[in-house]
Amino acid sequence: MNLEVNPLSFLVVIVAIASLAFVMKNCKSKIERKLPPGKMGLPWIGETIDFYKAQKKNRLYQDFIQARIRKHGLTFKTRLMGHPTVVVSGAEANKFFLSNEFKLVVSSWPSSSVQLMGENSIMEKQGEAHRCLRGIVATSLSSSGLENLVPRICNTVTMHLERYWNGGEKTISLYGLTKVLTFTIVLECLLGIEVKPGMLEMFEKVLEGVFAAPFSFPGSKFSRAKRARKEIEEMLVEIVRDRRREMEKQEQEQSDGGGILLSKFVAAMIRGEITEAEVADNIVLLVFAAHDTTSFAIAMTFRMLAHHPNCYALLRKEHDNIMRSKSEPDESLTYEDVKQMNYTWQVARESIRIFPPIFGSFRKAIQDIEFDGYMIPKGWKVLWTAYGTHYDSKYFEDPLRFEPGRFDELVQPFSYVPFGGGPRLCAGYQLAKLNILIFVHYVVTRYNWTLENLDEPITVDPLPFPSQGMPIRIYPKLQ
Ligand code: HEM
Repeated sequence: MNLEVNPLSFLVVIVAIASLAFVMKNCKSKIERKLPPGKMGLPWIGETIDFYKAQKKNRLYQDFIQARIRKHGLTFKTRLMGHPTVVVSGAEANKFFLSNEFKLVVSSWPSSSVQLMGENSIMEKQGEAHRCLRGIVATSLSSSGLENLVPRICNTVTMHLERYWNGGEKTISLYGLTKVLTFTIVLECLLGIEVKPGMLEMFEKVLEGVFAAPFSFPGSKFSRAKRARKEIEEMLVEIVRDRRREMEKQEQEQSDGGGILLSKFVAAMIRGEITEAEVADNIVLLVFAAHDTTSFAIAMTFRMLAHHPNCYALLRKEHDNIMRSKSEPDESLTYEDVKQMNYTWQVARESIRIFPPIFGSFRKAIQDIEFDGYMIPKGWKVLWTAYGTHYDSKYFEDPLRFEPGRFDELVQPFSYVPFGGGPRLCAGYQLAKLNILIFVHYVVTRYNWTLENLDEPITVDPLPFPSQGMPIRIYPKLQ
């Protein structure tokens, strides 16, 4: 074998390799130069431990995000749960990432959430399929839909109070009972599905696993949640098939089913627009989306009212006036009455600003994105947060002060984002509003109350909740 090497070819190869290495190094450093500042931490784990530690103390914004904003600016990189992630803050960032859903980013939920909510749920859908499902939900929450919902919600709230709140002076768990109420409102008032004993517990088991590690070993939170999800699915499929049979018998598929969302889903299924699996997954998703969020919003509204007696006096005036306009004390509220509750809605909005039920959420870049002078590579996650604007004095003067009147003025678009924004803006925003306002009305007109612990700590796991269930002492008023 001839091993002799031509010196010229050798030189050419060396020069080619050196040039290639130079170009690659240059390219890499160019990309790295443009990445946002920040620390990626340990391989895979990154800064996840710090993230969870701060979350557990309900100080995720202060200890994790704000601390890094001070070091690196409003846009910084980190690594969370194995994913390179860019955390963004401010109204401009919210607008950019929330409005560019489907174009530059898509929402990105943990694998456990996707498995438990189902891959057919609205949160996993994009484009036309997403628009179709949102359209169905929106028809139940249109202005005529809301008009139909008000008497149904009033009836559910008064029955709930008679069952759990009546019986003289006593202490009850405001948060615990509100969860029972919001569950009943979503299932019975919105969807038209009767709540049967054991259903709430079954759904709660699923919700407990939504953010758990997706490990299916016996006894794990996730495997318990998956078992409960299977039971719920079987129950829902039966309910959906029964409703289909009824509607086909009565040839109701063209009607709106009295505004009941389940009938609208089934009508769309009969028309071939959605499948049975899509109906079941979206019922589970709606319960998940509505349950802890609305209950926490109500709990925080009462907490802020307890802390601010002047605001409470103003709010009660609003409800006393509505009561006075009724000829019978038990007369149900109308949608027009609810529209009069402007100050109450300001109080609720301000409570949700300070205590957002959803911290923020993750998106995934579907292409390389230029933002704020940096490059976010395709495949990276982006975390936007409600706190990033709610706690910034640029958008809300003296942001930690409770000031419902600040909503007399219009707020800058994408600065008040407890319900998100863009194509994935909360689909149940109007239902949450009705639920909160109607519940507050009946409580403040029928009971005097005091909170047992004004400063009850908030636990986050990973959604926030009052750690002791918010014990409230109630004193029924003489009617
Ligand atoms: C105070 C109560 C509530 C809060 C704070 C809240 C908050 C949010 C937020 C922040 C999002 C957007 C998530 C993202 O961009 O990734 C969202 C989406 C959603 N919410 Fe709500 N929500 C509340 C109540 C409800 C209720 C009562 C329902 C329905 C019955 C509901 C149904 C939904 C649905 C279906 C979506 C997904 C929308 C989509 O992907 O197109 N929410 N919610």
